[in-house]
Amino acid sequence: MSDKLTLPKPQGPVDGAAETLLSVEGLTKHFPIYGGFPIKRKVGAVQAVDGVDLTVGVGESVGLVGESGCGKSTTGRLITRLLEPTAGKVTYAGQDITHASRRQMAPVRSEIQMIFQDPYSSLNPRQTVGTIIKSPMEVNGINPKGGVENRVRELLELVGLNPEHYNRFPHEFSGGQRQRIGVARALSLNPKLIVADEPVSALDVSIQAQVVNLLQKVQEEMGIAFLFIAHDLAIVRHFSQRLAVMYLGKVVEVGDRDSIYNRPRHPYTHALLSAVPEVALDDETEDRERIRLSGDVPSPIHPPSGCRFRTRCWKAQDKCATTEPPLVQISGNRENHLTACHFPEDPTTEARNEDIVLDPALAALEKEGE
Ligand SMILES: Nc1ncnc2c1ncn2[C@@H]1O[C@H](COP(=O)(O)OP(=O)(O)OP(=O)(O)O)[C@@H](O)[C@H]1O
Repeated sequence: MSDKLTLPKPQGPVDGAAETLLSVEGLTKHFPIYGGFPIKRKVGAVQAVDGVDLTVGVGESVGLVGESGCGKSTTGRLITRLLEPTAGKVTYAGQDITHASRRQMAPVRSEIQMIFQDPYSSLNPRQTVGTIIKSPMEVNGINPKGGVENRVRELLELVGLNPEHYNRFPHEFSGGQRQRIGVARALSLNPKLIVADEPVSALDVSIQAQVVNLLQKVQEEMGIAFLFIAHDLAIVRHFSQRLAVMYLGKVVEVGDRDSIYNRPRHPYTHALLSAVPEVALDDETEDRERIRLSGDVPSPIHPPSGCRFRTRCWKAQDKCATTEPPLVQISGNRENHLTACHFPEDPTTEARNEDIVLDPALAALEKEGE
C-alpha cells in the first residue's frame, strides 16, 4: 500500500457552514521543561494548547483570537504540521494527517500554506522576489502553464505589486509590500487553506487595512479557506465568517461573526470586545460596557484548575475552580454558537452600570484613590 495520502473531495457539512476542509479534535501541545543536575529530566510542561476543537469549512474564513501567549501560534503551527502534536487529531480533507510523515504529507503540504507575522524575517534577504515566490513551485515540481516566471509575475500583479520588480530584493520593499510578497509566495502553490499568523500585527496601522483587504480578496475570489490568527477582535471583524476565542490553551467560545460580536456569552469575549477601539468609537454603541482586561494571562505551566479564566473573571464562583466548563451550546445561544462557561453573560453587549476591572490589585488601587 502506498504511504502517500490521497485527497478525496472533502466530506459532509459540519457546523452549518461549508463542507469541512480542516477539523481538529482535542488538539494538544505540551512543551516539556527539563531541569535538574547533573542528570536532566522532565520537571514540567508548558501547556500551550490543551484540547482544542475547531473546524474550517471549504473557502471559509475563521478567526482565532486571544491575548498574547494563549496558544494561537502553536495551534497554527500544529495545523500546518510545523509542530508535532502531543495529543489530538488533525483531519484535512477527510484524511488523518496528525502524525503523517514528510512523505505522506507531500501531496497535502502544497494545499496548506502559512503566512507569518513578521514580513522582515520571513523572507530570505539574499534572494530576489522572483526566487522567493518561485521556490515553492520548484521544490514541489510544479510547472505552471506559461512557465514559472510568468506565473510569478501574475502573482505579483495579483497581490498589488509591480511585476517588473521581479529581480528586486526584500530590503527594497516596505513592510506592507513585503507582506504582499509573503502572500504571493503562499499563493504560488494554489493552496486550499492558508493559516495567517498575525499577518498584519507587525505593520503600520495605516497599512494593516490594505493587507487585510488583499487577504479578503484572495479568500473571496480564489475560494481559499483561512484561519486568521489575531490578538484583537477589530482586525478580524470584517474578515472572518466565524470566530474562535482562545484563552490559555483552550477555545472558550466559538460561533458565527454575529453571535460573537453581538451576542457574546463568555466573560472573556466580553472583555476582548470591550477592548476593541473600533467599537468604542462607534456612536451607536458608545455606551457599551467597559471592561478593563488588565493583569497577565496566568502561566500555562500551572494553569488554574477548573475554568482557566476564573482568576480574572468577575463572575467566578466556587464551581469554576472545581469543574471545567465544557464547550457547548448553552441555553440562549444560537445554533453552532458554543460557550465554555458556568455563569455566562446575557447574550447582549448592552451597556453596564459600572465598569468592570479584571485585575483585583488594580481595583484595590482605584478604590484607595477615590
Ligand atoms: N517552543 C516552545 N517551547 C516552550 N514553550 C513554548 C514554545 N512555543 C511557545 N511556547 C509557549 O506556549 C505558550 C503559547 O504560545 P503561542 O506563541 O502559541 O501563543 P500566542 O497566543 O500565539 O501568543 P503570541 O501572540 O505572543 O505569539 C506561551 O506561553 C509560550 O511561551
